[in-house]
Amino acid sequence: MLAWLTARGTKRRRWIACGLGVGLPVLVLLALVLACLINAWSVSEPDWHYQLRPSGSGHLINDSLFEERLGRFQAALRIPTISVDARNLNESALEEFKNFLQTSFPRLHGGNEDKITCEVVSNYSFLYEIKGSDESLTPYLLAAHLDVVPVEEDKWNYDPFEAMKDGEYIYARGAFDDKHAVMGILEALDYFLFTKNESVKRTFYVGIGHDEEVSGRQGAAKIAEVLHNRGVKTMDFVLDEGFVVLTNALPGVQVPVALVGVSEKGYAEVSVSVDGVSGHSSMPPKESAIGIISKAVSRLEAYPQPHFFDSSSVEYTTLETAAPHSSFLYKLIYSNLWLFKNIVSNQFLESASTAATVRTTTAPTLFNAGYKINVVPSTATAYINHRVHPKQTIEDVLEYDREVIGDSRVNVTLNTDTYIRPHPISPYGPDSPQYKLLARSILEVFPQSFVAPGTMIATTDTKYYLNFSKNVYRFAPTFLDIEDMPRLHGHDERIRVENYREVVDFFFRLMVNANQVNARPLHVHARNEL
Ligand SMILES: CCCCCCCC/C=C\CCCCCCCC(=O)N[C@@H](CC(N)=O)C(=O)O
Ligand SMILES: [Zn+2]
Ligand SMILES: [Zn+2]
Repeated sequence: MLAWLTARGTKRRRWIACGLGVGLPVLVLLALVLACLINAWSVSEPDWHYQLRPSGSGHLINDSLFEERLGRFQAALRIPTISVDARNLNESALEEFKNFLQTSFPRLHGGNEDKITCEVVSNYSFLYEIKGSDESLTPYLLAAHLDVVPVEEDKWNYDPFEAMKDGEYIYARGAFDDKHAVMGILEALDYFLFTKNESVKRTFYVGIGHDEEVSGRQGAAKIAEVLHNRGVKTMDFVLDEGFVVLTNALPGVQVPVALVGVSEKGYAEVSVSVDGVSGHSSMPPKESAIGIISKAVSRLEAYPQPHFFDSSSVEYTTLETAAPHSSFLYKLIYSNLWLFKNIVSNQFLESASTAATVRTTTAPTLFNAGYKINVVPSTATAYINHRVHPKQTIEDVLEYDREVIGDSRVNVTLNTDTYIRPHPISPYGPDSPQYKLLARSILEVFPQSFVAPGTMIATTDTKYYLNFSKNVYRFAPTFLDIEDMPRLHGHDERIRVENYREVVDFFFRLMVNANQVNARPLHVHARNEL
């Protein structure tokens, strides 16, 4: 090599060597940029998504009864079925709600036992069975809950239990979470069975719990028990509340995304406590119990749990699915996640809602310490609510907490009674008839959206139904702009009036479509039919 460089024509060779040294990486870079651009230009909705899109439009339920239905929905919202904690439910409101359902839907509550039966479970929850003619078809379950979280009345601009309609929205506690689903399912069911007189082939169940907001142990858990005792072992699929049709949730995506929760994060209550020395506040120790725990909590917030975003994450598919519906810059990013996944992951960590999908979250929610101003207390306890990412075990999470706190005086203890492990991931690809059935029903009602899988960040009653099916989905047919997120469990909860029409429509279409799966193939059309 040396001889070659020092020989005649060395200058020219040096230029060549230098050219190769600089040129080759530039060429590789150009090829990389070109490949990314080609990926972005050629990205399109996969065929199986296209095929699920409806060829026609218009609501099936577009009858004159909508005002009546809306009136019933408002009446449901006026009953304050508030759950404060498992021992503090509003029983008189629950009783009123029970009577309200029975009188609002008389055909569902007696006299038509050949079509539908209803069992009241734990006094206030409901289990409906709609018997199908074909016993070879596996039944499915639609779930919802009728209780609501408490309100800070003085923070609302509307009476939370008046269900005021301002022309565009109805404002009420429970409008979004989750009475629209309770009423939407029952309206659709009544219409399906008695107005359209559909002949039911596939048996299905509707389970409406009354204590989801405080654990679901009396409602959904007991409904699951009743089903089990009746010999129902398997469901084709289970659908409960969860994600919704979201706008402005994904960076660079203007199109609404109907996010289907195909898994659910785990739930853990962890106490962080210290047992130290008490004493006179005039002679405080260098480190008090309160100081030690404050430092521990502060470190837990400063060093959050690890995050996960790679090709095996559900969120990876969420973004790949979003790529065809994104601005060009984000098409470039989402269609080349192999290259941009770290950038995307960091961007996700910037916002609380997207960060919650990629890591175990750490929320200090309670702090107990002290009882008198001039006494240094010997103990202090903070409570941390973790939502556990499916890629971690609870042992991983606790070990991380202990490591971050780094103080052997601090005890980190899991409440094993309330711990729920992350749910398994339900199928969400082209080979899942159940996911496709759901996606098709969504697209029929929300044709302007696209359907993508996600990991549900809060808990739902589905935890009690996991043994019935591997196809458990968490989705409600409601619209939510990310800016409206604080209204959930917050002030001025609302739903668009027109959205309620879509809610009823969605459940009706789902019932029609589910009645057809395996009984006859879903209509599939070619791209050029659209
Ligand atoms: C890549 C995806 C971006 C994700 C953005 C997140 C947007 C979130 C959208 C909708 C969430 C709607 C959640 C409603 C259901 C809430 C269920 C609930 O409140 N569960 C309680 C149950 C309980 N009290 O134990 C909970 O605390 O989890
Ligand atoms: Zn809910
Ligand atoms: Zn809730």
